[in-house]
Amino acid sequence: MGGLTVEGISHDWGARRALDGVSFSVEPGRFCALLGPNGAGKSTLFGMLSRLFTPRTGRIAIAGHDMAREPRAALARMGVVFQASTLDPDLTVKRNLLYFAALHGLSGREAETRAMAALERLGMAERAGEKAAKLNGGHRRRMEIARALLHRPEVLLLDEPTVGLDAASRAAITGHVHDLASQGLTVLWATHLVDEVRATDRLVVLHRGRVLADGEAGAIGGDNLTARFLALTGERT
Ligand SMILES: Nc1ncnc2c1ncn2[C@@H]1O[C@H](COP(=O)(O)OP(=O)(O)OP(=O)(O)O)[C@@H](O)[C@H]1O
Repeated sequence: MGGLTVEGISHDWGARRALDGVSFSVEPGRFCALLGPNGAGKSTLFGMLSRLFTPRTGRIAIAGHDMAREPRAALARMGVVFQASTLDPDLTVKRNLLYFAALHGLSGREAETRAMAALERLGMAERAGEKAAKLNGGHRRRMEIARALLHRPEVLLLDEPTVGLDAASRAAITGHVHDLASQGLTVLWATHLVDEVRATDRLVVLHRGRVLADGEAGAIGGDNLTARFLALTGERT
C-alpha cells in the first residue's frame, strides 16, 4: 500500500493566493485529517490531488507515482469522494456501483463481487437492492465511499464527506473510514470539524493556504484540540 506526498504546492485564483507552498506527506495506511476553516484551501488542494487542475509549482505523488509524469498510474491508485453527491437516484445502490465499475473496465462476476464486497465494508450490503433516491444522506455518502473503493485504490480522498449529515450519520461514517485506514488504506479526510479528528490520527492544519501544524493530532492538540485549532487559526467561537 502506498501513501501520499504533496510538495511545495501553490495556487492563485486571480489575485487571491489559495495555496501557498503546501507540503506534507501521509504514510501508507494512515488516517490523515486535513483540518481548516472555510476558505483554507482544502477544495483547491483536492482539485489538484484529483487532477481537475494542475499545479504550476510543486509536486504530488500517489502511492509513489508522480501525478505530472505518471498521471494514469497515480489516478488508478486513488479513490475520490467529492463534496457534491454524484449518484443516479433512479438506479439501485448496486446498479450505481456496477455502472461505476464499468467505467473502470470491470464487468460480470468480477464487478458484482467487488460491488458487494465494497458495500459490505461500509455496512451497506443489505441495501444493495434499494433505489438510491430512497437512501438517507448518511447512507448515500456510504454508498459513494463504497463506489470509490471498487477499483481497489491505495489512497482515498474525501472532501468534507459529512457536510449536511446529522450527528449519528457523521459518527458512523467517520468510524467506517477510520476502519478502512486500519485495514491499510491511506486516507486524506478534509474537514472543518475538530470532533471528527481522533488523537491518534495524523493531522494537517491548513489556514489561508498554509500548513500551520503537521503531526499526530494528540501531540498538536493536547487535551483540547478545539482550543488549539482556534488559537492557531485566530478564529473565535
Ligand atoms: N474557482 C474559484 N475561483 C476563484 N476563487 C476561488 C475558487 N475556488 C476557491 N476560491 C478561493 O480560494 C480560497 C480557498 O478556497 P477553497 O474552496 O479551496 O477552501 P476550502 O478550505 O475548501 O473552503 P470551504 O470549506 O469553504 O470549501 C478562498 O478564498 C476561495 O474564495
